[in-house]
Amino acid sequence: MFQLTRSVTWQALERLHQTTRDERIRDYFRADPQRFEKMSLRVGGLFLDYSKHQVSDQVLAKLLELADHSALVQRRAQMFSGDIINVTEDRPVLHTALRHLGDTPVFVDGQDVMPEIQRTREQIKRFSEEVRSGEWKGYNGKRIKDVVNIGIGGSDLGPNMACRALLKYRHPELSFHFVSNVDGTHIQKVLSRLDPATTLFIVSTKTFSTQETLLNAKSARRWFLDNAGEDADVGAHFIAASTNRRAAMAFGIREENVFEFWAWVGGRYSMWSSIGLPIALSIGFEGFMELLEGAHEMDRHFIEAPFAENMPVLMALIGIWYINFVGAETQAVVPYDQALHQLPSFLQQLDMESNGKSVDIFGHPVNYKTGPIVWGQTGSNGQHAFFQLLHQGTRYVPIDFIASLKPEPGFEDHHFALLTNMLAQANAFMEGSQGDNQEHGQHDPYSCPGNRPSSTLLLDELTPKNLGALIALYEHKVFVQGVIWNINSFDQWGVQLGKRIAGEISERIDTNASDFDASTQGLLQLVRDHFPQHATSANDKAKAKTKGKSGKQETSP
Ligand SMILES: O=P(O)(O)OC[C@H]1O[C@H](O)[C@H](O)[C@@H](O)[C@@H]1O
Repeated sequence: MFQLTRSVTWQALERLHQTTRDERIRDYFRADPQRFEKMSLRVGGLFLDYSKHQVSDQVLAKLLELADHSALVQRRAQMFSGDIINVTEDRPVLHTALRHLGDTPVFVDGQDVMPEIQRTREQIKRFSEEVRSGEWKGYNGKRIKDVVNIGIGGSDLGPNMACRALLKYRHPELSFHFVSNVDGTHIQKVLSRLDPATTLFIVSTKTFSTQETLLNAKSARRWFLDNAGEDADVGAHFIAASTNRRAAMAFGIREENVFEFWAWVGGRYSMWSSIGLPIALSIGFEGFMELLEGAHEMDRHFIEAPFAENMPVLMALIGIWYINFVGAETQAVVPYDQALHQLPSFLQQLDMESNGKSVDIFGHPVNYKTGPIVWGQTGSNGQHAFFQLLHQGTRYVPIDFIASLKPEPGFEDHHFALLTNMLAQANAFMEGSQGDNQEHGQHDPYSCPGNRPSSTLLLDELTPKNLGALIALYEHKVFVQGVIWNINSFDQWGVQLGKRIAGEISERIDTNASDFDASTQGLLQLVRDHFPQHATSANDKAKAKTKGKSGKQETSP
């Protein structure tokens, strides 16, 4: 059986790490004046500089060989053509079809899915135009002013991140709110500022079975009826984005207001589907289509460009170098753009839920590291928080710097400071510094070791199109790494386990749940005293279940 770590290329990379570990990135630049030109590339409105990495020409060539010898060409073709590559959930993975713009068909099980996608796009177009124009009226004839997206995970992070990133394109009379946490203070805080007559709720949930979202949606409906009157038209204020039409309708949403998508769209890859409805409402349908267009262009680039000039492939390979050979545990993402402040959270789910796996697609445990811990926050804030550790700490953390070039009119000086700070940091991480205090020698507390790697990703401007390309770039980076590691990047059984046990604990709060560990039992005892009413209803449910009446559905997002 093929073992990645026994392959000739893998072992050559291990040896290369031994022989190049003391090399300095700055010396690569001295030795090769063309390094920046050679190790940077443009795709549409995105420019990637990957020259400040501890990656010599030889290392890069070997990494490309790793990609050549992997199943990447085949798996990429399988993904785009709707083959079942999410093997544990027995599903194709076709978020790329959602942004497919040509006339060519995309088949799933022999059926072209493009007409359905097109129909849903039309539905999003009609609806977003009605709301934006004020034609859509609430129960007492007023236009919508506030949109509340209720969803969590992939049904929150994508539209939330994109709406904030594209805030400057927002409809001036609409405000957007995102409620995700099951902590009641989240929804309470949002609702306390709203008028039910002018508020639209989007219940975003692929499965329509996620506890947090259903609780929040029920509380929102209760709030709506309490404030608007029991007879007020719920259907004019609640719509859903879901694959589970029946459950959405049972909640009280009109059939024509359920915006469908499909099982083959993974939650964290769903912002291109109806889950992106808040984006279309905020920036308009044309803007939403530009977002899809940017992603589609990145898809084309990913399919067509040779690996050595392929942005997602290069980013993936450099990541693999650090994770598997240099020993980095984490990857920092630092957007120097306040509008992208939700990007690190979005990428955290995208990367960590996709590649947080330790078993390969054949069910064998892997003997190499997989997905990194992804974290970060905006610059320049991060400079004054965690950069100290990155400069002088004992960890080795590769960084993705991201920024857009075009300044906001009226704030050119701010933008200039922002960009120069970013360039200064990337340079300082690489060059380091010698302290002034000679008596401390090489290890004085004033000196920075440098040789810390980073990529710089520049967007010409933070437009819907460039944002689409940026997100698709990271999606494909994650995919390439998953293929090389031979793991399934599209399931999330760890999350499912947590969901299941949460259900079990709440159902058994009143019983002596003696099969839980002593710690959980002890803590449950403390919780129980505060929730006598839940204990009773959980007990009733448990009894009903033993009578075989509980129809709890096993679904996966
Ligand atoms: O959209 P839903 O079905 O409500 O699922 C919401 C989220 O649930 C879990 O956390 C999954 O791991 C996520 O991938 C998913 O996005």
